[in-house]
Amino acid sequence: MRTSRILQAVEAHAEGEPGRVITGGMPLLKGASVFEKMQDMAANHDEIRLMMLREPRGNPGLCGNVLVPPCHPEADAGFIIFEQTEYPPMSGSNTICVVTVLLETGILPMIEPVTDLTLEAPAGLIRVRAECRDGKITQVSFRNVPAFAVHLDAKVEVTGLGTVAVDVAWGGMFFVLANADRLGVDLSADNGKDITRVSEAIRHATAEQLPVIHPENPAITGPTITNLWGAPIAEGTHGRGAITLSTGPFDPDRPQDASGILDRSPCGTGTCAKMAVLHARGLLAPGQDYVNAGPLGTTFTGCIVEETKVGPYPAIVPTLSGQGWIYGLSSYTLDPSDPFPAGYTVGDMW
Ligand SMILES: O=C(O)[C@H]1NCC[C@@H]1O
Repeated sequence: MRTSRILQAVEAHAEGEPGRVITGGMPLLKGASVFEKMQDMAANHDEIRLMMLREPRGNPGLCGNVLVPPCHPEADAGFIIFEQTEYPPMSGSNTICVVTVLLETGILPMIEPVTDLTLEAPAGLIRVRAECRDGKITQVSFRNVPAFAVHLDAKVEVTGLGTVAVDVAWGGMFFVLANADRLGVDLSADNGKDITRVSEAIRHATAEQLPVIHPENPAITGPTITNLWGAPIAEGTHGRGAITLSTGPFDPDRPQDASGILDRSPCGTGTCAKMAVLHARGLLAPGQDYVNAGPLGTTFTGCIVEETKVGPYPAIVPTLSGQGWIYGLSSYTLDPSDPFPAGYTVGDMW
């Protein structure tokens, strides 16, 4: 067999959202922090992201992670997150996948009943507590980076929808959030195509009309992802969300062709952004659990553990809990004569 690259990966999902974790075969990434290593991967090795996420090795719903040596002295491991159109500084489902892989495959020691560890994500240090029994993690909880709302009830003009009221908030990624009921969008998973089309139009309009920059890191801009939220329907939950990740560029002249994909989980950073918005409106207090359901009915539980400030914005420090499962061990190769070293996309499913 001829191959110019061999990447080892552990396939995992968190509450339904897949997060492939690359455990071996990566080139050395340079940088004095995991954020800088992420920038090095984006600038010099982006073909690995494309090769992993696109066909024939990937699919529109897939996210990925690379394990890297941490730079911060307090961190046990570092990880870079990569998605279809961006390298998010932080991600809830991907953090849970990474922790599950690190402990359940023995890369880091699992201590039962509780393993505490610290990860260095591009967004900063993430303190993690994993509840473990008989070699299996039964719950991952982590303290996220501070979340904050930048715009509440701002108006954007969206092609085909008219004036839409949106919130823009950071939960580890920059989200535009909108009330699905007010838009007349049914949040059930069967309506996924409509949800992603509407979400992509709102995201594109908001990024143009209300661009945001993280006050502590001007390299982080947005919004890049959409959270259409609705009232809870399942007992024991406090809200539900359908989060749309972009899978390609948005053409404002052809909004009907918008390509996006639903997060299969309730989205960890999206849950934290929603909690920041609720807190800013006086609707969620520290110590109160916020159980958020996603399109498969699975949940993430958030809780505000601290109030703080980020730049000029009042902010919250949220914890987030959920569970992950490993479903495969893979090796990916690249024949040097393969005409698609960075994979491909085809308009029927992308
Ligand atoms: O849980 C999250 O935060 C994420 N899931 C996929 C998109 C986001 O990174």
